[in-house]
Amino acid sequence: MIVTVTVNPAMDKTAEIDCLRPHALNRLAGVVSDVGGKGINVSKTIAALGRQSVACGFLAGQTGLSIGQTLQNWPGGGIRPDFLTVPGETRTNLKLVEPGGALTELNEQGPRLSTADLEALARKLEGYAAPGTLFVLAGSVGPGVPPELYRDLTLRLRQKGAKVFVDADGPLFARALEATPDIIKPNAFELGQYFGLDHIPAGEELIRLGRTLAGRGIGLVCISMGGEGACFVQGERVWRAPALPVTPRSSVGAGDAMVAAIACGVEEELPVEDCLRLAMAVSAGAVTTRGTRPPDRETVEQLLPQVQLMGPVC
Ligand SMILES: Nc1ncnc2c1ncn2[C@@H]1O[C@H](COP(=O)(O)OP(=O)(O)OP(=O)(O)O)[C@@H](O)[C@H]1O
Ligand SMILES: O=P(O)(O)OC[C@@]1(O)O[C@H](CO)[C@@H](O)[C@@H]1O
Repeated sequence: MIVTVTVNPAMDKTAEIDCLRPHALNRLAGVVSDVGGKGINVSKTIAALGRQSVACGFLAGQTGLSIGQTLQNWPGGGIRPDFLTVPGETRTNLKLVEPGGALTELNEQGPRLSTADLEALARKLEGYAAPGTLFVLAGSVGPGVPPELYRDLTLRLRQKGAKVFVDADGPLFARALEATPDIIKPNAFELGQYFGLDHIPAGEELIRLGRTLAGRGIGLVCISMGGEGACFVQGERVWRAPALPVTPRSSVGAGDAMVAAIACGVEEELPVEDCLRLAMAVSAGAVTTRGTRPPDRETVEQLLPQVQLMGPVC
């Protein structure tokens, strides 16, 4: 069973804009709204791949209600929403896409959560935790939430035999690594930030950093590099894959699509290289859709044979 956790969901509004001008009036076209937040996007993609997940986290106010209903009635089923309701209003995030794909994201903070809310979530998740459960802890956590949240959840859930996949950034990511999650998916920027670099790592440096994390016991380190592709490290083995040549429409959620594909592959116990190929095809497919919509299975099937997975290098 896959359980996605979105502590800070969002209604994503994606708009097209000719050229973003700061400090000026900008007019938007082609606005689409999608239920989102990283864990929810992972659930959406898992459903698109024909599999099931439970989606947990917090929802608030009218926006939260609308997200909950949308997930409940997700076309084809595939998502079982099990959210806690909290006071306030779930955020709305604005994504501005310029021709050629340049992206500006304006993300709200989201509702404030109490210690009691977080404990209620931990207990709910513990109810699902067992060997065979894979938790995906993804995205920011909102104001007032200690950066130790993912670390503490990882420790509690792994104690019950579950696996944990973390996709986060900043202190939340750094603290989560203290609990040695089973799988992580930083992008290259987040990886550089974690290691205190003043630049975005690439090439041999990126591989060395990935190996450092794998050497600490993280089972699979997936490093995404946007249009440059991805690098994967498992133990001593390293794979690289260039991004597939797709026509980008919105890259928002491409990382979540990659997380979803790997989660599905792990749940299905696919050989690791099949998981990585699926990750490349599904994430490229996500780039071709509007907003944070997942790719359909046909698109993924078409992209899969084009994936060039290089490695493993030991
Ligand atoms: N322009 C692109 N063309 C083809 N594939 C892409 C492109 N951008 C992203 N991808 C695919 O999606 C994967 C994840 O992208 P990216 O590194 O941007 O994730 P991310 O930073 O976690 O994004 P997000 O947080 O919006 O989900 C890449 O490794 C690649 O496989
Ligand atoms: O503010 P966070 O939680 O870091 O990211 C939230 C978010 O940008 O991530 C998803 C894309 O990955 C969007 O659906 C959502 O708006």
